[in-house]
Amino acid sequence: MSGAVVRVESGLGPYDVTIAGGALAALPSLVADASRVAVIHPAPLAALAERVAALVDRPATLIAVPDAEAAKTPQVLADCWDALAAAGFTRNDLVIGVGGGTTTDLAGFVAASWLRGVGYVSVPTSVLGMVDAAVGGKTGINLTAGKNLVGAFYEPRAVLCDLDLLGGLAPEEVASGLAEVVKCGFISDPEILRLASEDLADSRDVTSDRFAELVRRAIAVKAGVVAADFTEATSVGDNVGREALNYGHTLGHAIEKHAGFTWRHGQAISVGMAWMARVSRDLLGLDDDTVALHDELLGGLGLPLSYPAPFSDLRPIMSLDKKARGSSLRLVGLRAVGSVTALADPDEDVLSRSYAELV
Ligand SMILES: NC(=O)c1ccc[n+]([C@@H]2O[C@H](COP(=O)([O-])OP(=O)(O)OC[C@H]3O[C@@H](n4cnc5c(N)ncnc54)[C@H](O)[C@@H]3O)[C@@H](O)[C@H]2O)c1
Ligand SMILES: O=C(O)C(=O)C[C@@H](O)[C@H](O)[C@H](O)COP(=O)(O)O
Ligand SMILES: [Zn+2]
Repeated sequence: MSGAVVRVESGLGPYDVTIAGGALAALPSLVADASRVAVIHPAPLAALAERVAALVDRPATLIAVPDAEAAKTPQVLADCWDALAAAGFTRNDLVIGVGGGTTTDLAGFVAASWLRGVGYVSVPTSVLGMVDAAVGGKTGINLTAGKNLVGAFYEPRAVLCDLDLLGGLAPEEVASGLAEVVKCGFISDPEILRLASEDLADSRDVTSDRFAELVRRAIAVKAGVVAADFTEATSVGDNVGREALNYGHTLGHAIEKHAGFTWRHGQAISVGMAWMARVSRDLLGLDDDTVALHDELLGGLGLPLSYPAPFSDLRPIMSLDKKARGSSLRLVGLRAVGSVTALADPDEDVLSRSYAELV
């Protein structure tokens, strides 16, 4: 198994994110101290969950949850707790989350909340899960009122990104994950933007070296940001801290809620980034070339640049964003590639005009 390891130095203690074909083989050594495990997985990945259970060679409770955003609900969370209770899960047992970002968000929160915290290993199986959701310790669920409104900062003891698992992933899911990779490029790592621009098709090929390098670089960006501000505590005034990772998400999350959680996360934040680029141009002096690069990269990767609803439908939803303070909206804006700042109480005309520009 050749590949890369990114160490995350934050929160509860350092842990490694392994990125390699065959990374799953490391799982038994990571659960060696657990009496038993629970494998939380979406129904379509039942065969993989059984493979994981066989690999760990100890009593395993398989917990199948609904696919995609339908997993991130209070009811499914309670169902998982019931399954752990029925299995008599104790403090030396361990939860393994196997699936896309929705599953790892849920499974991480199950691990964080059961007995106030049991061991957790994350096995993300989507591009988005690998480059973002499984790394950095944000876990949680949605409410009808909005995205990720309940959750905890809780870290895994390890993250295994087995690139061999991505072979059956739909192309739209690959593109969705790449939206977060492109985000990392704009907020921190211009080399990501160069690599992706150089060959968009190769960037979407999950077997290519370029793809593996994009994944590694995005994880490294995330690891660096969360090491400096694990709980988003330094996000005050213009200082964004961890909120940098939320670039494009204020509008993106509003779109997800407006669409009844039927839009993919990466698609929604793609529109959110295209919009924020324009807002940043008008309010922070972001140059036209960087705005155009948003459209070229995101559009070129097959991601949407607009959403079919008026801004007036989305604006009230945006006020529920976690970055808001009281009645003030706070956006994450870009002065230039790698230079991120908070935008408090932005000019409302600019927000709606920028949205109207999206086609
Ligand atoms: N915690 C965080 O920091 C963080 C970061 C980014 C996104 N997120 C959350 O992650 C979620 C999105 O994650 P996602 O895009 O992975 O969505 P997802 O979990 O819904 O997975 C997308 C689809 O791909 C399928 N799938 C997953 N792995 C597969 C595989 N190996 N082969 C075939 N099909 C596979 C899933 O079953 C699902 O249908 C959102 O809820 C978002 O809010 C969290
Ligand atoms: O890890 C973070 O911090 C992020 O903001 C990463 C985002 O890509 C991710 O979508 C996250 O779930 C958003 O968190 P939220 O706090 O805005 O709900
Ligand atoms: Zn995101």
